[in-house]
Amino acid sequence: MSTDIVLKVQGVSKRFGGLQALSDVGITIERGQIYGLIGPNGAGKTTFFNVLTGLYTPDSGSFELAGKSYKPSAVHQVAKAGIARTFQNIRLFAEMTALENVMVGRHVRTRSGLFGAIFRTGSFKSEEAAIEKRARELLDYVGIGKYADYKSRTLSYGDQRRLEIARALATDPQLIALDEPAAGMNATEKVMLRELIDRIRKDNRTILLIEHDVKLVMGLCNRVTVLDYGKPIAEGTPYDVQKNAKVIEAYLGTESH
Ligand SMILES: Nc1ncnc2c1ncn2[C@@H]1O[C@H](COP(=O)(O)OP(=O)(O)OP(=O)(O)O)[C@@H](O)[C@H]1O
Repeated sequence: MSTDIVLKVQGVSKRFGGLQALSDVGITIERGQIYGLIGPNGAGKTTFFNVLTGLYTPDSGSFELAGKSYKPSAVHQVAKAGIARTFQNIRLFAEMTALENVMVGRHVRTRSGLFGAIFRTGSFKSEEAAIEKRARELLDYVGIGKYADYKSRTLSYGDQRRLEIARALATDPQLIALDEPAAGMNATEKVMLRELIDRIRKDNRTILLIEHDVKLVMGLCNRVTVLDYGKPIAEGTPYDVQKNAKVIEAYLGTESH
């Protein structure tokens, strides 16, 4: 039986002027895994996410999602291909309700799409009811159903992060990429986040996680890649990686960890 590989990325390099932000980075993620991308500040984690999701054009690299090659050249194409992401700095539509934010995510998968949404075509209206129902289910799923009609800016920080996750799930992605989901959360919020990510995985989703909270990464991830100065220095189970001499040196060598 062949393994079900959701994401296979090979040989990604990206240079900003004189800085080699990524050098020959590759990862392979199997369906149902939580895959961690870790490393000290400035290691290239966010750059890798940005390349993967079409925000930055890589200098080199090959990309396969669920067996099909894709070109991460535009954000909406990547979303359509099946990767949904959240951001380190929350990016919600502040003046829209929680429900509307999730519904926007869902429109990636509808037939009438954005055109229909603007001109309120017939097919748009019938789709709309189904989308709203699904969006409400997703808000319940991430635990913020009672805030459906609140403007997203009025939600607590932790709840806004959950909302971002609901919006990502709304696109029915092959892969969900979470960029530091625990950033700025208190201990209780982190426990709840951990439960949520675990639940998403149990529902047979595949997750790529960048996270500074090493405890969260070690507790959740099946496999981990460690980047340092844009290069992969270790790959394996969290248990193996944390014993790796290069990893220990990379972390001890930076003030911030
Ligand atoms: N748009 C850009 N232009 C120029 N340099 C950039 C750009 N984006 C990132 N860099 C540089 O690339 C390197 C990698 O940064 P990146 O943000 O990917 O690291 P990171 O591992 O995500 O760090 P952190 O944990 O602090 O978020 C850094 O030296 C950063 O200054």
